[in-house]
Amino acid sequence: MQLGMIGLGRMGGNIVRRLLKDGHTAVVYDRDPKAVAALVEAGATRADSLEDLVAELAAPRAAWGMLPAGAITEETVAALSGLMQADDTIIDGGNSFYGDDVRRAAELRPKGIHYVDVGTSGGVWGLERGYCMMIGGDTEAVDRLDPIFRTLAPGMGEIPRTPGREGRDPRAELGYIHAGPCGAGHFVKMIHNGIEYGLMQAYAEGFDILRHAGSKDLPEARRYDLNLGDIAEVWRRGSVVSSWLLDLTASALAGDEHLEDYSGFVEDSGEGRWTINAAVEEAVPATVLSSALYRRFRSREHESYADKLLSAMRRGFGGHLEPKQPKM
Ligand SMILES: NC(=O)c1ccc[n+]([C@@H]2O[C@H](COP(=O)([O-])OP(=O)(O)OC[C@H]3O[C@@H](n4cnc5c(N)ncnc54)[C@H](O)[C@@H]3O)[C@@H](O)[C@H]2O)c1
Ligand SMILES: O=C(O)[C@H](O)[C@@H](O)[C@H](O)[C@H](O)COP(=O)(O)O
Repeated sequence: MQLGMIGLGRMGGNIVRRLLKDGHTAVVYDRDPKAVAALVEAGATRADSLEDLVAELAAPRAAWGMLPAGAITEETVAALSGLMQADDTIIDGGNSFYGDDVRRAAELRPKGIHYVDVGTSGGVWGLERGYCMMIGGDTEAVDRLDPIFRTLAPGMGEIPRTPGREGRDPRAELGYIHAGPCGAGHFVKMIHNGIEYGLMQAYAEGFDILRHAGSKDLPEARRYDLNLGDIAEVWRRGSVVSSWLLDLTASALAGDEHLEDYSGFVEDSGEGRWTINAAVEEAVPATVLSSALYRRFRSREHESYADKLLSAMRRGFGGHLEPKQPKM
């Protein structure tokens, strides 16, 4: 099947490569001509503009944006909506806010242009492992794109089948779902990322406690100089907490247990914030996920105003002074 791809970075570039390997064709555009050239070398057709890309695609067209969420995606969808025709499909595979999908789909509907949102997971490993996809949109458009999704998805692989799923939608076992109407795909991906924050935070805190088990503040008989790399490795094998995030943790620790390459400034793309907003709207307690999000904010402050205020109050009520040389 033919697909237009806009945005050929870490995700879009590899998505195109995986499609080409499976016999699909692609017309590619990126504002960076070097990114376009690399994909043309791999077998894709070049486009020098969005107009060019739309002109190269055969009707009914399918154009997938794999762009930074927010203004760039917004402008691209708006430009495509002026270029595409009834029965064409615009796909947003980036990490967009699901409310934006609902609005865009409604704006495109009078023109007869379909809009499909694809929450795409798998990161830079997707070329090899495949992408887990959470899809929102009308059934006609989603079903038409099925050959694309089937190629991009990981497939059954070696994961054992879940007993009791016989007769259910087989797409979930292959690594993609049609979650519901427009926005549902990104909604599910948003919660996936909220969970990702919580899981990551749990591993990070657990390993931090293990790392401090040798602290001089502990009774000598209960101090342990633990090998974190070995612990991560052994937990990968048969333990209850094994996971891909733990695999990545084990790799990082095998490279450098002291993590000297990192400052610990942890960014967030917005997905965690939207997850908490959704929890508030639904009045669902999301204690772990919100605490993981706030921990990311704290990671960016060297000296926190809130912590200073704590010290000021302690000094006020009890005359407690901060240590001259704080232990960190
Ligand atoms: N990296 C990941 O692990 C990952 C995983 C899942 C989803 N996502 C999401 O996928 C989207 C893309 O992520 P990425 O990691 O590939 O980003 P990236 O920064 O690696 O690539 C973005 C590409 O878009 C191009 N671009 C920017 N503005 C453009 C414009 N106006 N017109 C055409 N091209 C333009 C850039 O030149 C770049 O090649 C984001 O929404 C991201 O949140 C990323
Ligand atoms: O499922 C995935 O492949 C990841 O979740 C992916 O979407 C990406 O790495 C996020 O963009 C990082 O999100 P934060 O910047 O919010 O940590």
